[in-house]
Amino acid sequence: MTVIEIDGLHKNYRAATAVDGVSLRVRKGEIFGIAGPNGAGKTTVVECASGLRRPDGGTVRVLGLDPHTDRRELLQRIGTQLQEAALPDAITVGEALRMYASFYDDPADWRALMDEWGLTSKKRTAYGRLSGGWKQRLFIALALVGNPEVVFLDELTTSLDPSARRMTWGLIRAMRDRGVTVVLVTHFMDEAEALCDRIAIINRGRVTAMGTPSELTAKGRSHSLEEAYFALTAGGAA
Ligand SMILES: Nc1ncnc2c1ncn2[C@@H]1O[C@H](COP(=O)(O)OP(=O)(O)OP(=O)(O)O)[C@@H](O)[C@H]1O
Repeated sequence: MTVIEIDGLHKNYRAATAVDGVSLRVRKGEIFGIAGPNGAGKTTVVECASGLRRPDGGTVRVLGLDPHTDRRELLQRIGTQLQEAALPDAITVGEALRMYASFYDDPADWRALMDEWGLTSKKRTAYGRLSGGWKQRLFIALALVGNPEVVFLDELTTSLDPSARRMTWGLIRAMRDRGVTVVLVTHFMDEAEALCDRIAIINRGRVTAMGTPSELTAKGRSHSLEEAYFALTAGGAA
């Protein structure tokens, strides 16, 4: 079953084209990676799919809904990762989870979620005092507090040390194992290889390749996904 259908998506910022005809399908229950150089248009695609930006052309359907016109309904059914600055430093982990749960018509039990994601020992800790790994753990729990069917994660592990990254990979797999469809924007090919069922490589606003890690490796005539990535993006930033 397809949960995200994007056809011919275009998005311009003033005179500059950020997304230039992206089409892709994400299937229910997969971890779908989006990779590509800085400025390639990855975040813009995710923002159009999650209703944060209005496309200039093309069609986007998420869970059969138009992210722009059906935004209210869609927001009840998707989870998006917060940016670092979205929470005040003084809010505690427990307060943040309780507050975000209140935004949804049918939220998860936030206390159970806190327990499940190992956050109970941090319940009274202020957000500003959490290490990067704990912040990411909280962001994942907050993305799940509305019981979403689809979760969008944009460079979730970029600022993490290697062990916190590995821990976060485990959390992302656990999310998928609960039946949640995950869209993961990443710059790390080891991460894409380890986690993603399929990956779209975007360069200069276009999909240049799409497939499983092994299909992309073969397409790039390479021995690793990282080498294939360089071959398929010609190594250049957009
Ligand atoms: N709000 C904005 N106003 C003007 N230009 C923007 C805006 N947001 C993004 N852009 C431009 O659109 C293009 C695509 O940006 P986008 O953030 O989608 O790329 P990205 O692939 O996610 O990049 P990165 O890997 O660096 O996060 C870039 O050239 C960027 O400078």
